[in-house]
Amino acid sequence: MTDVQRPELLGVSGLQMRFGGLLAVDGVDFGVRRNEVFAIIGPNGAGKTTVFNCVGGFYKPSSGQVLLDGQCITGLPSHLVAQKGLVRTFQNVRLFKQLTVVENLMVAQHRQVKSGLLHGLFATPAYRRAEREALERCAHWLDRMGLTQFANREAATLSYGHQRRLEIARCMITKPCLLMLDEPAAGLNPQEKIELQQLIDGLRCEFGIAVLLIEHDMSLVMGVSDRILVMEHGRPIVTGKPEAVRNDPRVIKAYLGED
Ligand SMILES: Nc1ncnc2c1ncn2[C@@H]1O[C@H](COP(=O)(O)OP(=O)(O)OP(=O)(O)O)[C@@H](O)[C@H]1O
Repeated sequence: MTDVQRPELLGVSGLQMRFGGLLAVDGVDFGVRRNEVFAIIGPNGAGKTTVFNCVGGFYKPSSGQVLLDGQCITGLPSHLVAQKGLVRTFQNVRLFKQLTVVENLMVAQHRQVKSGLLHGLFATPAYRRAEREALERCAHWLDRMGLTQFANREAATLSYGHQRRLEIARCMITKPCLLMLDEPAAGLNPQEKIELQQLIDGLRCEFGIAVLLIEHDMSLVMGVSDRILVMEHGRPIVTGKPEAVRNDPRVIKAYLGED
């Protein structure tokens, strides 16, 4: 299937976000196709995180529309957006730091383990089955992410790279259709960045998910993305394939030229 034939999963049009007198995002349009890795790049303050927050239900956009699989999700709160299969990680890792690794993954599945209070109190067979299945999913994701040896460690005691992997596992265990990663390479060493690129590629191939990525690490962005949107001062300046974006004079001037 060619890129153009691949159906669009996420559609963002005319997105605008105003904070008082500041127009942080102005007229942003883009679409993310199924099974695509789509990156948003741009200098600091370009509006990338604000776009993420509008798409993920953390901000209500001042205007514009966000469609997920053809359904309007504009302004829906983040927990409802997540229920529809759009989940995210954060620039600064957000985990339940005092809980163990496996407990973090169990908490993420609270919607899947919904046998009710009475079932839980009396540990009915239905509840025990649901809990066993949830633990099996934990085991699967711990293994997939190379975290099995840390299963019973407090999340706070993991290295930064492992915390980032746990955050991605916590998203993936909910079976999303679209995974949003906010600067996933921040704080990682060169080897961890290579592994992150392999992980993103692998998740897309194995689970058919789409990935929307904000990232400053150009080597990761260029290596993993199918298409890239470049923003500057809240506005989109170019959307295209990595090689086209890399050589676009407007991008070099706005962003790459800074390095
Ligand atoms: N909650 C907020 N209230 C007021 N202004 C905000 C808020 N969030 C972001 N901004 C402003 O909006 C603009 C865009 O910020 P944003 O964080 O989206 O940029 P960014 O491209 O993600 O930057 P970075 O790469 O540094 O993370 C900035 O001028 C920022 O100060």
